Amino acid sequence: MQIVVGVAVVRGEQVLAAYRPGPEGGWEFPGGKVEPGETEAQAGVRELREELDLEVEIGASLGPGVDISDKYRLHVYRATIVRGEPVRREHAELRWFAAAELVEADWLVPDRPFVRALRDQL
Ligand SMILES: Nc1nc2c([nH]c(=O)n2[C@H]2C[C@H](O)[C@@H](COP(=O)(O)OP(=O)(O)OP(=O)(O)O)O2)c(=O)[nH]1
Repeated sequence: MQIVVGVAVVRGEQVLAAYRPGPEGGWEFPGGKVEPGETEAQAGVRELREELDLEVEIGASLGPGVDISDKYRLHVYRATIVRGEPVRREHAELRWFAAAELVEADWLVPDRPFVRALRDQL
C-alpha cells in the first residue's frame, strides 16, 4: 500500500481545504504521495511547500488510515503554519472552513472520516 498524506492546516477554529479539480474532484486536504525514504511528516511538509508555498509543522494524526483504492491509503495529520500564507498553485480553490461548515462541504469520500474527527476537535 502506498500512503497518501493529507495535511489539515488548523488556524484558530478554521481548517484549510483545497478543491481538487476534474470529474473526480472535491474538497481535500493538501498533500500527496509519500516518496521513498521520506517519513509521512516530511512528505506533508514537502507537499505543502510545493502546492501552497507554505511552511507547516505536522502535528497529531487524525485517526486510522482509510483506503482510497487497492493501491493507496490516506493518512491525515493536523498541522500549524510556521511561516507564510497559502498560495493557490494547483488547486481550483482554497478555502478556510469553520467547524460548522466543514461537514457540509463536498469532500472526497476517503476524507470524510477525518473531516468528522477534525470537526469534533475544533
Ligand atoms: N492530496 C490528497 N489526495 C487525496 C486526498 N483524498 C484522496 O482521496 N486523495 C487521492 C487523490 C489522488 O488520487 C491521490 C493523491 O495523489 P496526488 O496526485 O495528490 O499525489 P502527488 O501530489 O504525490 O502527485 P503525483 O506527482 O504522484 O501525481 O489521493 C486528500 O485529502 N489529499
